[in-house]
Amino acid sequence: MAESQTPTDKLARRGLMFILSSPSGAGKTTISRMLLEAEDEIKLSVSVTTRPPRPGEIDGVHYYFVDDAEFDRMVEEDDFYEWAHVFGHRYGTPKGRIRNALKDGQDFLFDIDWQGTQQLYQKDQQDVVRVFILPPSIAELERRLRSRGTDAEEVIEARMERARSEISHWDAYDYVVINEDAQACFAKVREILDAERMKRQRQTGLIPFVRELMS
Ligand SMILES: Nc1nc2c(ncn2[C@@H]2O[C@H](COP(=O)(O)OP(=O)(O)O)[C@@H](O)[C@H]2O)c(=O)[nH]1
Ligand SMILES: Nc1ncnc2c1ncn2[C@@H]1O[C@H](COP(=O)(O)OP(=O)(O)O)[C@@H](O)[C@H]1O
Repeated sequence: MAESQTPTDKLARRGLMFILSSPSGAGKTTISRMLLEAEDEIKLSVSVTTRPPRPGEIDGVHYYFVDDAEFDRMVEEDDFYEWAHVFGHRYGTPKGRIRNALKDGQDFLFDIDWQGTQQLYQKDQQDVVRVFILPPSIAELERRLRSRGTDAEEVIEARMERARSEISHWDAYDYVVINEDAQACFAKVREILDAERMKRQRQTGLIPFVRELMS
């Protein structure tokens, strides 16, 4: 290859909106963190929430924590791509600079529920990849929620109550992965990301590259 040509592993491509959803406690935060640690080329879309921080959660890193008045103001000013009520609090995806960054090939990871997934998909089908994580069993889901130790008993009960209705949305996703062993689940999620990055429609750099091959 001539030196002036772009290396083939650096061909331009559109970024993707990689959504991980699951019933609470199935492990999407765990898998998201593993993915963000392993992959330099994907950024977390940090959501805005009215829920109080859990121990160890940092404002601006895990969520932007705001009060109801601030959330109202952001809704009025059309600052959200989407937002939804979950467990008595509100959660939203701020618009930020996602659209322009996608064009530059930046991938974004979204840890959002099925309502947000639906809204993002309606707005931007070509860039969205939807992955749903299931627990290996309901008993294991409950064990994980308890072992996390972050929620009061009534919150755990509410999350278990809601788990079945969240699971019922599994068929609105492109991929479904069962999180039995976290490492194995992470490896599968990473394979999905790798394959989606290679989709022809996303590889905008292929057009000049193939033209050159055929000339
Ligand atoms: N629609 C929407 N859902 C969100 C957003 N951020 C977080 N969520 C969802 O809100 C739910 C509750 O999140 P959280 O309080 O962190 O508890 P978790 O279920 O243990 O992750 C999860 O299903 C998240 O995926 C957002 O910006 N939009
Ligand atoms: N494959 C797994 N095996 C055992 N425990 C897990 C696994 N994945 C996640 N956990 C644990 O289960 C709890 C809930 O996981 P978390 O990632 O917070 O779920 P979510 O974000 O879906 O609510 C955490 O304590 C986490 O360490």
